[in-house]
Amino acid sequence: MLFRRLLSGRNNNIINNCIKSINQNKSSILLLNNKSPNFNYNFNFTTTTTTTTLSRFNIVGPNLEKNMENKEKIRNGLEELMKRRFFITPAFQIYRGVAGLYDYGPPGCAVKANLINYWRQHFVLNEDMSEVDCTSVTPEIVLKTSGHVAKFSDFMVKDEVTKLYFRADHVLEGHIEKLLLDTKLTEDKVKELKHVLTKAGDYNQQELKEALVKYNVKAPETGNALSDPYPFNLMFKTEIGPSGNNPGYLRPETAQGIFVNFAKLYEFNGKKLPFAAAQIGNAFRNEIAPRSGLLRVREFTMAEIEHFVNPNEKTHPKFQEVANDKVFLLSSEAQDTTKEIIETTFGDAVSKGLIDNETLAYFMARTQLFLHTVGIKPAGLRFRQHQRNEMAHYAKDCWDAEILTTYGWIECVGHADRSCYDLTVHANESKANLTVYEEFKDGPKMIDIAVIDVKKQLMGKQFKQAAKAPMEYLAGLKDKVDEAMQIQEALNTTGSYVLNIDGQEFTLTKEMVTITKGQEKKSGKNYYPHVIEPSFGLGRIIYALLEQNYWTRENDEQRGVLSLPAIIAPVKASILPLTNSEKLVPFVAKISKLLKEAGISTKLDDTGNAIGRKYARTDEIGIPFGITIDFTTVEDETVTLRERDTTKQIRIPITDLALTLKKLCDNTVSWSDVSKTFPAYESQSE
Ligand SMILES: Nc1ncnc2c1ncn2[C@@H]1O[C@H](COP(=O)(O)OP(=O)(O)OP(=O)(O)O)[C@@H](O)[C@H]1O
Repeated sequence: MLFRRLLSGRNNNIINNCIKSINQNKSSILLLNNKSPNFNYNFNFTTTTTTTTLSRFNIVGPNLEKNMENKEKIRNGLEELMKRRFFITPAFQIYRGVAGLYDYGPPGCAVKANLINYWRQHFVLNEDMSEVDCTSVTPEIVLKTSGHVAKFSDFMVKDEVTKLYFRADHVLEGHIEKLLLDTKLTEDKVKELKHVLTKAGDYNQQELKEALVKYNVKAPETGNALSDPYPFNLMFKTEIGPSGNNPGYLRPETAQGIFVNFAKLYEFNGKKLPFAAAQIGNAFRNEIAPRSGLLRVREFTMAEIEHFVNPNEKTHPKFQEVANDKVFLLSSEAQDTTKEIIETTFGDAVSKGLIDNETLAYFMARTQLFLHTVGIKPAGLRFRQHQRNEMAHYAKDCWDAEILTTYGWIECVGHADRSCYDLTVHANESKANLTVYEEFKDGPKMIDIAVIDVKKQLMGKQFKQAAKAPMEYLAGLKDKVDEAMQIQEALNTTGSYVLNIDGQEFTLTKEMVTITKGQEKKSGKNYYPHVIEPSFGLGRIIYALLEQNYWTRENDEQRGVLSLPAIIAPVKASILPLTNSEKLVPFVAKISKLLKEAGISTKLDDTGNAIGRKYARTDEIGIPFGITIDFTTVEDETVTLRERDTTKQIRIPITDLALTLKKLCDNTVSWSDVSKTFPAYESQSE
């Protein structure tokens, strides 16, 4: 993909210069700038080859295309590294672990903390969001109202012999993928199977059942018969308190905590729209078949934003800042037809109606910038639009940020325009006022209202003590003119209307209630805001960015390198005394103190290992800079500073070290700038 981009006409000059430079056996750093700051590709071309065939260039650093050609090798290498260097480990491993539960070890934990810190800076701070921290234990009423109790399920099938459970759509997909390997299939059959493959995740229970029968799907590995698919709710249920009367769940997402606090957040934000609330915290999903390491687990950290807007004003004041940013989009229509990913700009996508509105597009652009900054390669990121049958009925438009990994394109961030669904259902259930009030811009107006004339005596006689509920309901229809007039229409035509309140039915007659249209002078109106929700799964992003930044050097295929950007790297600099000599010890303490004071995290390796081995060990956990203290340090108080990806070194005075590293880590200077300021150091140790 990257090479295809390089070879597209507009870059020919750059490529020719680069080829010339390589042929002259000089190193060259190529910076492709697609005008947008989001599309900077930095490639370091080394001098080891003079071939003019681009595909044979030796690129220093991770290479997405190469990784995709060596999926097994990359995945196994990285997963082995993650375990060996304690990025993550199966939780409770000494008790044989539990599928879908992982603990983060020190480097994994540091990467996660850096990701969260940067997320806060990029979203909460830069976009003036209000952060909240709500509980994980959630009473049943909240998740019943949101629809999770009834609908947050996947379809499951059971191996009838081993009694092992599988996700029905995954088993079907796996089977179809195998069928597709048959080279003798007709074109039509291939088309049909590919269609099933794209739709399986959205099939309802009946469609899944039919497909499993049609394609004669059996249990993976055993080949045993499978049960019919049936729904399995993914929430972990619990009891709150000892009474047994108060069921609750561990939250499956953090969003509900924001919705139930909406009125307070609205007040906190000066009763003005738009505003956004954010929350970072753990979510729990009892996945049927957790798999692929961090990609599908049962407990994971989410970072979610709920941006509340006026439904009629979904423009965004900062949209112009991102309108020219390029983006790869896979539209809903393309998924059904060409499957083509288009490269466009956010501005074009909104003006052509591909992305529903500016606010949704603005957040997609901010997500893209966030992901690029933390290390996701532009060519390995796309946005896929949900198809109509994939979206909740209330959602207006949804786009998933999908990241390319050796497991395929993985959804890592959902972006949904959820309309006013959540606030409306919680307001209806709790009776809390979750609307906003807005004054009319051009002064008071006459507004349509429903005038409801209720014969209380008749109601009381008919419904006895329960009469309060329908009376309150009808009184609440004053501003819901359409709904109120529909009731009157039914009363006019059939003489009665059945009101359903919390499952209890009340048959109203035309003698009990008369509704007419009236008008009232008002200086403003109440309405439910719409909400635009970017929802990040941090574990998936961490896995994807580790994988996209993992590579091995040609001279050491056994050891991996993690080329994490400094902002995400678990530690910023390693301190590496050349030997165990007593003479070097004071310098270790001095440098360590200096860097700590400057807020730069360090990792000391004072083992007796050879320096080359020490470098390899720090490369593996992604430390971007290595400081070597040697015997010249004792003489002139200079050290060598090594850059992880190129392995180039400079000689730098200790007094310049902290500031230089700080600037390198903040990205305010580049390694090539630093190399011009300080003399190169030739090391034989790599
Ligand atoms: N089981 C899981 N393990 C790890 N991350 C998850 C899991 N489920 C969801 N996520 C993350 O949370 C984000 C938002 O959750 P959302 O409810 O939109 O996911 P989803 O559509 O249910 O995901 P999927 O279809 O893959 O199950 C996802 O984009 C993903 O990054």
